[in-house]
Amino acid sequence: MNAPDAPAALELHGLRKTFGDKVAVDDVDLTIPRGSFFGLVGPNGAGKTTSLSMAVGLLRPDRGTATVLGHDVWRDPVAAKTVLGVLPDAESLPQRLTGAELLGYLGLLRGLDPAVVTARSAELLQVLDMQDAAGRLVADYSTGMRKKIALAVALLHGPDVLVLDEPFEAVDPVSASTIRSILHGFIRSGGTIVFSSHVMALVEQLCDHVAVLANGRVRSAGSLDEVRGGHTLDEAFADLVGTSVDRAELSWFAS
Ligand SMILES: Nc1ncnc2c1ncn2[C@@H]1O[C@H](COP(=O)(O)OP(=O)(O)OP(=O)(O)O)[C@@H](O)[C@H]1O
Repeated sequence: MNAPDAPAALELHGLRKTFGDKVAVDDVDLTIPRGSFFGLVGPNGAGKTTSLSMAVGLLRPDRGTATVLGHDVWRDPVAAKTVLGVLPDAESLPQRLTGAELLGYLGLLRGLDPAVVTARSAELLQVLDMQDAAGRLVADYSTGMRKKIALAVALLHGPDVLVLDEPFEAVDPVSASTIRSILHGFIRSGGTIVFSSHVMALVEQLCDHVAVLANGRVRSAGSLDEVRGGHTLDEAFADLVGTSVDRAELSWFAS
């Protein structure tokens, strides 16, 4: 699929991050091939968000490197960020702008032609079924609406690589289906997607590559079939992470 010497879509090498005594990400190496739909899974606190934040240049690692299509995100941030589309944390979006204003402002900040910004914003708002909310303040959006406008922000400049931390969290089933279609279209057009999720069925349905992270380390990574090893992703996940999923009981329920 990829030319042998073409850089990977995303290459993480020896990434490490500590917060005080806590090692959040511990020597993470990951190669995300071009054109892949890559799922990142792991228990709560595994280090997914921290890894993805370092991968896109939002959080400086203690050590290690991250390159996007061959551009180092710290040494060559403008080139890296031009080809990257990142789902912003919905809470960090400017709250006192309307959805339409937000897209207009960020599009111009990206250096896009105003006519292109207008056309793309209108199309994104329409496809994401947000036309009625376009004139309302982001502060008044529901959690799912913020997630959708954040996705529009990630897509607006036409990136080559999308990095999405839990893009389906809090969105309704119809919107989730719309987002799946948009992401499939992005892959068909030659783009690469890496996204984190806790929903194994979704990852199995969408992804061709997966990595399982636990305690800040990569437990397994490769094609979906390699990681599953003949089981469901749920089973492989429980095996790799070493947790029992069906034994949680509260003592006072029995009395
Ligand atoms: N800013 C921070 N300060 C202190 N500790 C942090 C900070 N950010 C993350 N951590 C810790 O680092 C570890 C990894 O957190 P991270 O958010 O990357 O996990 P995650 O896999 O995304 O979890 P979840 O699935 O619950 O979203 C956790 O133990 C978390 O408490």
